[in-house]
Amino acid sequence: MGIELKGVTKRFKGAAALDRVGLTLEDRHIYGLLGRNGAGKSTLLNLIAGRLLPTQGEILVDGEPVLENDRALGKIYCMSEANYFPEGLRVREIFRFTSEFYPRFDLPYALNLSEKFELDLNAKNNKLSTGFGTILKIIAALASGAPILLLDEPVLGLDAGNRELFYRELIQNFSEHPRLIVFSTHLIEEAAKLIDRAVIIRQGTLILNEDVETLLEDSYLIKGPAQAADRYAEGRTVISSELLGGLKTVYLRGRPDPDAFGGDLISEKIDLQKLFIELTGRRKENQK
Ligand SMILES: Nc1ncnc2c1ncn2[C@@H]1O[C@H](COP(=O)(O)OP(=O)(O)OP(=O)(O)O)[C@@H](O)[C@H]1O
Repeated sequence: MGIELKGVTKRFKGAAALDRVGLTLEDRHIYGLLGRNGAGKSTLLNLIAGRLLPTQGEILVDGEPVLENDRALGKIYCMSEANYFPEGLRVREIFRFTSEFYPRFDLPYALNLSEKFELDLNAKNNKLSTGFGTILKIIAALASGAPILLLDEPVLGLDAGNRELFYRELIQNFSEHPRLIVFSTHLIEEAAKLIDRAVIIRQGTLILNEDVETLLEDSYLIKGPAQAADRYAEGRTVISSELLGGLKTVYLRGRPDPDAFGGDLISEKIDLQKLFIELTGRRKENQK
């Protein structure tokens, strides 16, 4: 059960926004879809949701092709920055509108969330502030009852308090109704607390799809004199490195081997945000 992308390429006027992506997303996991600006995250989510056609490749939902397949598409709720609600409808009317497409829409839950986020049920959706516009979309997604939630930058424009509330509600929702949730975000430190899998895209190419805990256990840095660091790094899986003065930092996959430190090196763990930066490219002038 889940989503499968097979050799998916999407070109816009010749330029590949996604290039031969093969990816499996399994049910009952929360995926963080990470990538720098323009990496292809929204394109990926829109392809899965059937809003874009792949130039090449195939997308399956629970084993069925998603294209023009109402049954497969009906399993997916995709929240994106673009507003797909009819203009001028009030919040409570949006909930009714959503329930027409998602028969398992949970209205009492949507009303309860609206109260928690202090969203005015009588406000017209096109008159909402950026943050409340996002809140409306989040609530419609969480209450949709869809077994697959695709959330494209769901915290865009939310203040810190509302982001915390959203993360809490998302975890609560997931623990009561485990499903497949994929959300893209640039706030990696915050996302690290709730995602269990990380998918990283770099310039249209999938570079990683891993369990976050394993990924962090299996990555580290070593720091020390350049020569000692280079000697240690030889033959190991290096993600990246940087040189500052005579001090070299090398980011690696695997487990540290203190026996090989030679007294000159120290090792440290890496957090998800740092790892993301090293995997997706730092400024060129600092690379060595
Ligand atoms: N409709 C479109 N027409 C032409 N090019 C597009 C279109 N949509 C996306 N692109 C291009 O595809 C690439 C990937 O864009 P996409 O929006 O998927 O990236 P993203 O990872 O979501 O970026 P961000 O984090 O900045 O939102 C970019 O180069 C973008 O300019």
